[in-house]
Amino acid sequence: MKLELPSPRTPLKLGTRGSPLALAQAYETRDRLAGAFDLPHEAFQIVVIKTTGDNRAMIAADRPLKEIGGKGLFTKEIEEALLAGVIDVAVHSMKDMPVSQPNGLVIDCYLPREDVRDAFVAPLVDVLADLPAGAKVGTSSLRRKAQVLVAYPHLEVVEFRGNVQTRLRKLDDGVADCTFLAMAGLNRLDRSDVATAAIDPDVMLPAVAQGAIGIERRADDTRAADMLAAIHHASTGQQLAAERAFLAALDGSCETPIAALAELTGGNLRLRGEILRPDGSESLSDDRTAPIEDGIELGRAMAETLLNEAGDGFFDWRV
Ligand SMILES: NCc1[nH]cc(CCC(=O)O)c1CC(=O)O
Repeated sequence: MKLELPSPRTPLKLGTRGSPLALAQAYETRDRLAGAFDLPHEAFQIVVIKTTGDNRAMIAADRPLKEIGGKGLFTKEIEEALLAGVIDVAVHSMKDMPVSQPNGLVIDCYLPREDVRDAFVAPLVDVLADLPAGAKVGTSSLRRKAQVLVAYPHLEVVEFRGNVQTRLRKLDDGVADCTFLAMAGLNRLDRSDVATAAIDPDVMLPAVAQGAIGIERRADDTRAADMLAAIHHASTGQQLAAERAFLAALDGSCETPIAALAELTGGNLRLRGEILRPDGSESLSDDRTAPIEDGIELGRAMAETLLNEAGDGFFDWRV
């Protein structure tokens, strides 16, 4: 059966949030699709969708994100538009995606993964170890907060949100002495210059799916399925399968400090995983390798081992 390609008169509609990073990701997706099918850019339409997470009033001040809605905060309205046929595909930072999709939607297309590391951003020091007691670390990521406090309990972590530009301004204003940003986001915005250093995953294990873009579609949309298959990056998919299986088995949401990174080495998949107490008083981690095709099982097994080690109440709030 011949694939009916989009055209300027019947464009493929790509849904995205409107932040500069989200738009960069949507443009990258459009460019890859246009290149794969030799189509003009006009055969694609980028549709910006406002999500609860983009609502300034909801997100204002220092209200913790977990109070507002947790995972799905940046995806619910986009998935509704996809189900309603307002858009044909949705471009997502996989780091922000819940581990399963609503009925009728699937994600089976990933773009080649960007740098997975976190960036350390500090105007006055080179490394975290150089910050004096009481220095302020600005982050709203529970994972980064717990990881910092495990290693540097003498530092203070303060709530720090907003897009890259906002956070850099807050650093300038002295709201915090340093912050962390995903290298992937900085690279996609062409702002890697703001990184003081990229942190080795052995020092700070990144979030599940960090640096990966996934493209969601309606399960029964064969045109979207065929088009996305042409740009799918298989090894990124294999990494994410293992990391997301680990997260799913931990029942992870953005309210739990969890980190994981899968890497392919030869025919094998190496998975590193970490869970932390939210107050940063304890961290448990694991590092195992298995054949690539067993990645999902590896993720699940690692989660089970860590949960057994952790015991009840490990993720309970004590802060
Ligand atoms: N939670 C927000 C978010 N979601 C994805 C990225 C960065 C890009 C990526 O990891 O793919 C960021 C910002 C950040 O953590 O600095």
